[in-house]
Amino acid sequence: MTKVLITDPIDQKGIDILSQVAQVDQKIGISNSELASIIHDYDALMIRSGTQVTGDIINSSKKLRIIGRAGVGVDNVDVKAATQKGVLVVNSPGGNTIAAAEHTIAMMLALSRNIPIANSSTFLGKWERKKFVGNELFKKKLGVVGLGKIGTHVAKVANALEMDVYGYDPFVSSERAQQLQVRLSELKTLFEESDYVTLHLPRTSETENLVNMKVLKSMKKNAKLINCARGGIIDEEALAEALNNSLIGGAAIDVFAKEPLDSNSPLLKVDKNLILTPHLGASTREAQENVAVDVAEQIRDVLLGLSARTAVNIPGLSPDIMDSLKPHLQLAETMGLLISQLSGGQIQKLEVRLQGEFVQHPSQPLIIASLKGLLSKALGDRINYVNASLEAESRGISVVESKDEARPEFASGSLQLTTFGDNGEHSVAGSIFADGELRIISIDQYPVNVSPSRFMLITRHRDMPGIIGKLGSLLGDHNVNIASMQVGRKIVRGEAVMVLSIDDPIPTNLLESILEVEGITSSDPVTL
Ligand SMILES: NC(=O)C1=CN([C@@H]2O[C@H](COP(=O)(O)OP(=O)(O)OC[C@H]3O[C@@H](n4cnc5c(N)ncnc54)[C@H](O)[C@@H]3O)[C@@H](O)[C@H]2O)C=CC1
Ligand SMILES: O=C(O)CCC(=O)C(=O)O
Repeated sequence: MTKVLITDPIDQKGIDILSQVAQVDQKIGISNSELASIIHDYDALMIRSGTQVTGDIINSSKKLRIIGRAGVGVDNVDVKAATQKGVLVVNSPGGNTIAAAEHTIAMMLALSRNIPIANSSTFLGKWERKKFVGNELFKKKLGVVGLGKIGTHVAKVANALEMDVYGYDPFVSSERAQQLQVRLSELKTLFEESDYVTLHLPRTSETENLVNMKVLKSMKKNAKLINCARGGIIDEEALAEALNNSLIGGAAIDVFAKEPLDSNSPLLKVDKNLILTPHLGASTREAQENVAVDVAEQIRDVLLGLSARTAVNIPGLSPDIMDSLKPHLQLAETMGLLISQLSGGQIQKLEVRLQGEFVQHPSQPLIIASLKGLLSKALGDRINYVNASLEAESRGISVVESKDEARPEFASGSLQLTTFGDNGEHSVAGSIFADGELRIISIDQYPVNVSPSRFMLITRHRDMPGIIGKLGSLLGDHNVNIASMQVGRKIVRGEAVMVLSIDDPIPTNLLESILEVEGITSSDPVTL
């Protein structure tokens, strides 16, 4: 029975989708050690930001295929460990954009008009109208750090509020900024000159403590800082100090370096102009339904053997590409598997050459499929599209890609894999014929034309009379049935390659006898 584990609160619509294909267990708030002790039983794990999916948890899994993060940030998942283990990680990149952007705007307005503190005061029976005079957003300078999906929507709403919107994002072009009506600015200037600064970037080693004491000191005395992105981007000690000493005008923070917020946090000791919310950016009914459905559909699809829409750890393999490249991926994987058996020994380099029509396709998926095939004899079902590149890299296999648009020998073009390793250089080329059939069109540069079959035997020999007959009799004596035979040679009576498709695997003692036949120099059984 396929089993899915949910460890954070997920909208019922997502649970209903998963229940169609699996047994769904909900263990909300489970500890890390408990999770590590039960994860071996599950095919899929669905979380929000409350669960830390550590390397230990991932490595304790036995049949886990997918981790679904119902939200954007995957910083609570050890994606590298998941990739190494071949576990797919998916998220919902757009499901909570509006919710997070609206929470940011709400924070800006609440901060500007003292709403939380005025509310508490009024409930205490006070009527402090003078004390809570605020300021307008109209015509104020807003600095948006990170112009992705959320930053962009914040900019759009801020423009509607007639704020002057500035932005910093190293990956956004000036044309795009112009479309968004955002003036690009240097980060330093943005902090120095903005009345409001809002953060909408991921937490990475580069962005950690991006907002530190030096930056806070550079801001205007009445500037306000909003963080609805990720904890750890702001140095919380420094922020508390800056607020306590009125170095800035206020802050509104939704996300923290450690969540739930530690009771010792210096932020809890700040008594002015600070609004804290418990990571509520995505907490709207609409967003929770969006992300739950988005991620549950992807988990369901992957459990049914289909591909995921937004996988975090298989770049370049969207479902559209997977569908349109199906035969090409199958060819690349088959050729990778074939060449690994032809090469034997350690491989140091794989060259992937696309020719003719193949050049039109993205090469990355074909490389991943070739690597999957290449490593699958060694790693069995531990290798998949998720971890193929990483496994190759960790084995010291470098990949070189080349493209050749010249008129191909075969109308549909070809893919050629060449390995360089302990046993020298080997190559296999393949193509896809009009009927969609996969063909191997050369082996070690000898032209052949064979359909890959489950069992094959590839021999190298001197082209001379009698060899084919002797090999045929030897196989017959061992009850190995030959389905087809092809000889590829470059010159008459020179070196040649023989490719046999056989119905049964070759017994080991038969291989030794084959190598005793005069003229045969190598004999490689292949199982595809
Ligand atoms: N508080 C909450 O509940 C929620 C928080 N988030 C968080 O909000 C953040 C933004 O989310 P999205 O807009 O959906 O992501 P996104 O991926 O669409 O945008 C992130 C942007 O940050 C930019 N960026 C990366 N490094 C940068 C740097 N050093 N300086 C400036 N910009 C940089 C990227 O180029 C990108 O444009 C993420 O950290 C996400 O986890 C998202 C949803 C809800
Ligand atoms: O799951 C949540 O509520 C948090 C959402 C979030 O932080 C994200 O999507 O990155």
